[in-house]
Amino acid sequence: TQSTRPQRLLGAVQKNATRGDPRSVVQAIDQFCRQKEWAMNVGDEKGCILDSVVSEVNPATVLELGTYCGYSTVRIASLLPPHAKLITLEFNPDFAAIARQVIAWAGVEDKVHLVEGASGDWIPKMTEQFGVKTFDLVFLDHWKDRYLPDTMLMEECGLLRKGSILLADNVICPGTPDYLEYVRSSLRYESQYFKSHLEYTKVEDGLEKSVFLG
Ligand SMILES: O=C(NC/C=C/[C@H]1O[C@@H](n2ccc(=O)cc2)[C@H](O)[C@@H]1O)c1cc([N+](=O)[O-])cc(O)c1O
Ligand SMILES: [Mg+2]
Repeated sequence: TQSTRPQRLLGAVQKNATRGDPRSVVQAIDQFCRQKEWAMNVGDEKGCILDSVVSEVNPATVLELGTYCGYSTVRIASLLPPHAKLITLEFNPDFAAIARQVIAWAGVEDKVHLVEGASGDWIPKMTEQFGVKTFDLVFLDHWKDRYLPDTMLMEECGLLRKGSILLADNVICPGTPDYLEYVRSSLRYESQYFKSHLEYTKVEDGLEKSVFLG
């Protein structure tokens, strides 16, 4: 039977990365995606911007929307202070199964809670299920038409506090026009665009960093 791309990506990690070394896992995935098969990871160029935002925020609580194979999960988790928690939501059980193994290979499972299901269902349950009051950082990288409704839902559920940071992937390609319009025009956000390129290509893309003003 045919393997899937996520299965082949996991194989590349297990073949080329060192157990317990998150940077080698990130490097192995980037090499696989550049040399063998493109995959929708945030990638190494936008990944460096992600790293700098995570390091600057130094978050105790992080929400990632869209785990996929766990590439950005590993990048973020490897930069978190001790006792910090990263909750990552994944809708597709096959992707979740691969991501769990990538996260384990990197040795960051203690900082990561991978939850399977839809963001719209889980965001309202964050406090009761995980004891999270607010998120210091949210990384949006799931279905592009969910960025705006889920941001409004996080506001409604009181999951954002004055100073919470939203970092959104793909605001140019594939694009999230309604989300971009919202965070750039709302008086409740201070937004900044970090120009970059679509992972592993020369196509323009970028990350939008938005501070919730409360
Ligand atoms: O489409 C893109 N991303 C959609 C990601 C979706 C991921 O989020 C999960 N999810 C998790 C929770 C949910 O509630 C819903 C989905 C899905 O199961 C999937 O794992 C994309 C596309 C390109 N591209 O060049 O085409 C480049 C990118 O960087 C991208 O991120
Ligand atoms: Mg993306």
